[in-house]
Amino acid sequence: MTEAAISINQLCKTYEDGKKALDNVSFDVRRGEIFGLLGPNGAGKSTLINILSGMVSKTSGSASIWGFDIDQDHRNAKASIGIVPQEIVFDPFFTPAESLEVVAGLYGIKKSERRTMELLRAVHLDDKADAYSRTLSGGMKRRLLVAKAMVHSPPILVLDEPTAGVDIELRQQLWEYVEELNKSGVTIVLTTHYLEEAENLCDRIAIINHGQLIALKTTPELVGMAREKLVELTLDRDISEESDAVSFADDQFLKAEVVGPRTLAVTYNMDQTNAGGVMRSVQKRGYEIVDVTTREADLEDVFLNLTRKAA
Ligand SMILES: Nc1ncnc2c1ncn2[C@@H]1O[C@H](COP(=O)(O)OP(=O)(O)OP(=O)(O)O)[C@@H](O)[C@H]1O
Repeated sequence: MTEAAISINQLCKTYEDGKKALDNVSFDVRRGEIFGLLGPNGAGKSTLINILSGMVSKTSGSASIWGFDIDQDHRNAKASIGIVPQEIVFDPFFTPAESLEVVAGLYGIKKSERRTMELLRAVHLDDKADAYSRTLSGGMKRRLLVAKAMVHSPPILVLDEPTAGVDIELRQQLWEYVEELNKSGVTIVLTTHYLEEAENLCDRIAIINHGQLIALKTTPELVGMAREKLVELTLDRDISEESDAVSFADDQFLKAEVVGPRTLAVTYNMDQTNAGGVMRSVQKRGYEIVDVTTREADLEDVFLNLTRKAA
C-alpha cells in the first residue's frame, strides 16, 4: 500500500474563545500530486496548515505527514514538510544567502550538503544572494520564503496563499517553479483564492467552508459539477414589458434577467434544456434573435454554488 503524503483524520480545532475553526475534517493528500485547498476567508485553511506545521495545537483527531504521526513522531513529521507561510516573515538584516544558511543550520544540514545557490537560482534570486533582504521587492521576498521552505529538501511543500500581492509575471514564475518541483517528485499542497490558478495547477481540490470539508474531487470532476450554462441573447427590439422577462423565467430556466434594453441573460441547467430551448422560448414570444453568446461554468461557479449551499 502506498502511504498518503498527508493523512488527516477527524481533525477538530476550537480556539480558546470558543470559535470552531475545524469541524471533523478528514482527507488524504496523495504522494506526488498537486493538491488545492480552497475555501472562503475564515474557512479554516490556515488553521489546518498551522496544525500540520506544529504552530497550532489541534483539539482532537489525528494527522500524519509522510506516514509520521504529528504527535508521536513530531520530528520526522516536521522534517517531511516545508511550509511557505501566508505572511512575509524574515530577518531584514540577513541577505537571502545568509537566510538560507541559517535555516540549513537549524535543520542541522552539513555545510557540504547545503544547496543555497541552487535554491536561489531556482527562485531567480541568485543575483540577489548578497543583497539585504529588506531591499527585496514583495515578490522576491515571497520567492525567498519558498526557497527557505525547501532548504531541508522535504518531500512535501505547502504554500499558504503564496501569490497574494504578487504580480502576474512573478506568479507565473512561482508556479513554473512549483510545477518543476512537482515533476521532480515533490508533493504540493496549496491554498489560494485564485480559483483559476487552482484549476490550472491542481490534480485534486478540496473545498472547506465553515471548518467543514464540503467537496474533494479531481479538478475535472469538480468543474464537471457545474451543470449551469449561461446564454445571453440580443433581441431585435427593446424588451419593454417586465412580464416578458418574468415569463421566460417560468420556462424551467434557473434565471432570466434583462441585462440591457435588448439583452436577455438566461441561466439554465444542461440536464434540463439547452441553448436551443432558450432561443425557442424567446422566439415563441415574437422576438427575433440578433446575437447569441454562451458561457460555460468554471471552477468559480462551482465554488460559489457549493459554499452558498453550505452557508
Ligand atoms: N488564534 C485564533 N483565535 C481565535 N479564532 C481564530 C484564531 N485564528 C483563527 N481564528 C478563527 O478561526 C476561523 C478559521 O480561520 P483560518 O485563518 O484558519 O481561516 P482561513 O481559511 O485560513 O482564512 P483566510 O483565507 O482568511 O486566511 C476564522 O473564523 C478565524 O477568525
